Amino acid sequence: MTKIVGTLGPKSRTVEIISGCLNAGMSVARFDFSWGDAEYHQETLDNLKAAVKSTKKLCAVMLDTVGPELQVVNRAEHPISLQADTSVVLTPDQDKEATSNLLPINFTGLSKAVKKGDTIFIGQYLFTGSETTTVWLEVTEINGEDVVCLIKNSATLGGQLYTLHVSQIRIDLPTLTDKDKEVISTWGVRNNIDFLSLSYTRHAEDIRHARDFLSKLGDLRQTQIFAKFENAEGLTHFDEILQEADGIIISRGNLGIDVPPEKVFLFQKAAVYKCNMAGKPAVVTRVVDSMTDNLRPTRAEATDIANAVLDGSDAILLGAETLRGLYPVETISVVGRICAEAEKVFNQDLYYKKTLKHVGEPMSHLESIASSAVRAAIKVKASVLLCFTSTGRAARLISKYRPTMPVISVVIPRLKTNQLRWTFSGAFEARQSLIVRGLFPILADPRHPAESTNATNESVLKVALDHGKAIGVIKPHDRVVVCQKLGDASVVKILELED
Ligand SMILES: Nc1ncnc2c1ncn2[C@@H]1O[C@H](COP(=O)(O)OP(=O)(O)O)[C@@H](O)[C@H]1O
Ligand SMILES: C=C(OP(=O)(O)O)C(=O)O
Ligand SMILES: [K+]
Ligand SMILES: [Mg+2]
Repeated sequence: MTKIVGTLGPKSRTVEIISGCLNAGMSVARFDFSWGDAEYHQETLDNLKAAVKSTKKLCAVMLDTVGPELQVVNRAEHPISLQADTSVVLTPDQDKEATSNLLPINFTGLSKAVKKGDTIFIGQYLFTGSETTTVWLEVTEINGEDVVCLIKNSATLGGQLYTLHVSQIRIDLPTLTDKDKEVISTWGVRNNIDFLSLSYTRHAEDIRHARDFLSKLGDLRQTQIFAKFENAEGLTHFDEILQEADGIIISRGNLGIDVPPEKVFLFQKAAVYKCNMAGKPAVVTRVVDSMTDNLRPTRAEATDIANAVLDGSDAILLGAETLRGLYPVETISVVGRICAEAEKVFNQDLYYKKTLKHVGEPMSHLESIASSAVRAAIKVKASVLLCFTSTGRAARLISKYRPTMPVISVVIPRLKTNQLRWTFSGAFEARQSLIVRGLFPILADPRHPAESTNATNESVLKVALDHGKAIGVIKPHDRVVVCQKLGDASVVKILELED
């Protein structure tokens, strides 16, 4: 029921591998524009579409922005050896060639942003911290626009992209950069992206600005925005950001460098709790770095995933592991199995009571119905919950109460017009539930009108039950709890199936 977001890249872009990822449980594909051009990502996405068709597994698309990410520019792409206890200069002069004692970077403001004694971290791709391709530097001198550093460990920078992270400094660059805007308005529009992962979100204003930008791009006004927390600055504005965002990503790669390691767990737990109470999805990254090169996770990693699930996370995001790891499909399977074990022992009872108490009274009618549906489903030991929804709101509210059984969210399309053409809503809403814990969407036939008459409800219900049987979550004589509208009334009903 916990969702898996897989980052697609060099090791996960053939139709065959992507099909494997989908079958193993990936329900959201992430395209990270920190590296690779639009054409490269388009090829991968076209393969994803083919894989979705052949596996018949729905998959949402997430565009991850570059944002104010600092990068070392190594045009020649030859490996650079860095020797511990020697000096290296970081320069904004990108025309210079990268060498063992000079590293050009993509930002002119570094010398103003750092001071003597600051720590700088440089890593290849989505650094894991355990590679010999990762280096720690200490700032020793500011020289005009150049920053002189002492190399703390020997390393060889190989590969094509090194991210640079300076702990706890303010980078004076916009969260949504011009390059990001260009990518969103071309690649994003062309591919109807379901989620925008806003890298380095630092203020609520960042989300409002991104939302305003999307609102002018046709269908992308439906794109959900996930705030990506990657540094201390974002954490200090967590509550305001959560109010504006549709969901959050706890980006422990960067965050784990920016804040002291002993602080990360508590932030994670607090952030997941706040998301749960707000009914917004929380995604956790960087869970099985070691699986980038190995078939088995470490004990610590396996336990960490289980704890993330027990804490209430909606989804796990895999980066390097699926992007450039040797075992993308196996990694998804392993992570999925650990999540499933943790779900079995999730303390739903305690969680449910905590949530009710937090929401308080009077409760909105819909939330009262949703929470009652979950309670009824647990009491009668229903095998699935079935929820009719158009906007996805009702299904998300059911997931908020963390039912122990899957929720089939039956998305009923609505006919809409922009005064130029008629279209059906529903596709975005269905795919967007693929990041919410426990939700399994199906799109109802658009020939069924959205008005909930008895006859249409019954026929849609039959299709949904058949679907549940086909995917094996509903068996003969099971009980199913249904949440739907009958006329004006929202109802929860308990079905006792015959066959
Ligand atoms: N087209 C539909 N047919 C039957 N019931 C529906 C339909 N759309 C929503 N419902 C149900 O109506 C109730 C109110 O949901 P509402 O918040 O209006 O829907 P949505 O999830 O589309 O925002 C919920 O119980 C939901 O399951
Ligand atoms: C997922 C992360 O960010 P990215 O992969 O975009 O660097 C992270 O920092 O955990
Ligand atoms: K990124
Ligand atoms: Mg990051």
